[in-house]
Amino acid sequence: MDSYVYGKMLNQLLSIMVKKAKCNFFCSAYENLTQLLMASRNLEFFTSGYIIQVLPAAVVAPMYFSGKIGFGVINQSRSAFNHILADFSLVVYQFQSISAFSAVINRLGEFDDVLDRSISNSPSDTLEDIQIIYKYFRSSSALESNGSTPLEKYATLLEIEDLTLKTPSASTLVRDLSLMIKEKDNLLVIGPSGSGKTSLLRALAGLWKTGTGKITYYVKGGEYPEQFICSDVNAPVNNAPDTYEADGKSVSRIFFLPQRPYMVLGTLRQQLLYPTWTDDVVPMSDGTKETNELPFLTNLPNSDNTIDKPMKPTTDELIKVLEDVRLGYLLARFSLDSTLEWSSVLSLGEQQRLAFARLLLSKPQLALLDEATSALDEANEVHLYQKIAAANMTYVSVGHRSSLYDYHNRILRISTYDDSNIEQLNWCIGDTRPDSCLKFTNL
Ligand SMILES: Nc1ncnc2c1ncn2[C@@H]1O[C@H](COP(=O)(O)OP(=O)(O)OP(=O)(O)O)[C@@H](O)[C@H]1O
Repeated sequence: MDSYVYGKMLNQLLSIMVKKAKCNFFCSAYENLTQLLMASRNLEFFTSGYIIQVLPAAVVAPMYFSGKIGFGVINQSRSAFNHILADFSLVVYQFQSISAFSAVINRLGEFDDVLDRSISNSPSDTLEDIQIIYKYFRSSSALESNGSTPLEKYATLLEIEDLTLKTPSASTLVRDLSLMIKEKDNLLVIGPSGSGKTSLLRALAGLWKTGTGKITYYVKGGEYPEQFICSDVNAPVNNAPDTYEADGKSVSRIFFLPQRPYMVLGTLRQQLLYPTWTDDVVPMSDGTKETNELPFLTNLPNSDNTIDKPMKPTTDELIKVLEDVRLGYLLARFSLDSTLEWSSVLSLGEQQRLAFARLLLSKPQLALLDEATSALDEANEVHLYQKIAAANMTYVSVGHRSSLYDYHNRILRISTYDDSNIEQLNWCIGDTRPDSCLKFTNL
């Protein structure tokens, strides 16, 4: 058999395998084998190779001596047959790994189909996106005669203008929300389950785009003015003092804590440093150092952005922060460099406390806390809120417990949106007295 025919046959074999891998190759194994045999039927050398292989020498020899078949053909056919036999055997011997491969391809194919469908059918195509803008400011240093900062001097951190939140299927969750958050202005978002509290926080974190309106973050740059005025800063917006447009890269000063924190694969130290210092050198157990132990994390936005990162905490600071969130006892069981499956080893409450440790280390300007203490008892919850208040952080929380009122100075009450009453706003901002906004409809 010449190499052209053999190559063609292998091509056919491969294309059948790849084609079938997508639609569950091994469920139609019989069909594949039939196709392969059909493909090989026309190849006389394969057939003759088979004959030569199975026929005894006593039969082949007379064919040779009578001149019906050449010696080279006998050899070629025999070797071609052996090759093809080996290829078939490969399928048999590698059955397990090929079927695993087929299952993965199948799942990826289905995932791709779902993505294609959702891109082409999504009603959210017709929705505008929520706009997120970042501006740079320098905080005023003017103090009152008693040394305190007057309330009106607190800088604005966040401004929400006419925000209408919608689900991807275009149902309204919150309509025309406008509010402003200044430094030390801690807002508690409350409302019935499913009213859109988490979605609002996701929108603030830039994770939820469906809807309309504008969210403006004012990024403080007073401490590092010369670094802020770099490629991250485009141009002064207007003549308003100290206000500049900045792009999203400068904004790791806003920290989002979800209800279930993400536990990275790695050491306890890496858990604490995530996500602010993900590109760090990782000490190995043998004392050597290796970079990029978590290569997938180094691609996160901001991971290369050293402009607004606080200094990397020392080991002593990591130990102290663990004690601050009442996780010091972990160090009796593990070292900072123990690598474990942390999401299974730690309870959800411990994971939430660890997430607060990350928050305390990262020292953001604004923290968005989405039921971030839901798995904790009240005493621990109070303790953590005291810690972040003492760290001068401003925060927006979603939570259900009335004990949280004490650690916020305003509430945003959201009710379930009523489609039949589109004129009615479904939110109200009030102070933290329990009866605040209670006259609000639907609540
Ligand atoms: N990705 C999504 N696609 C479609 N609908 C969604 C999506 N995420 C949330 N929703 C819907 O949006 C609504 C608001 O959800 P959200 O999680 O914001 O509510 P919530 O007020 O935080 O509720 P809870 O207090 O129970 O946590 C719910 O009806 C939910 O089913």
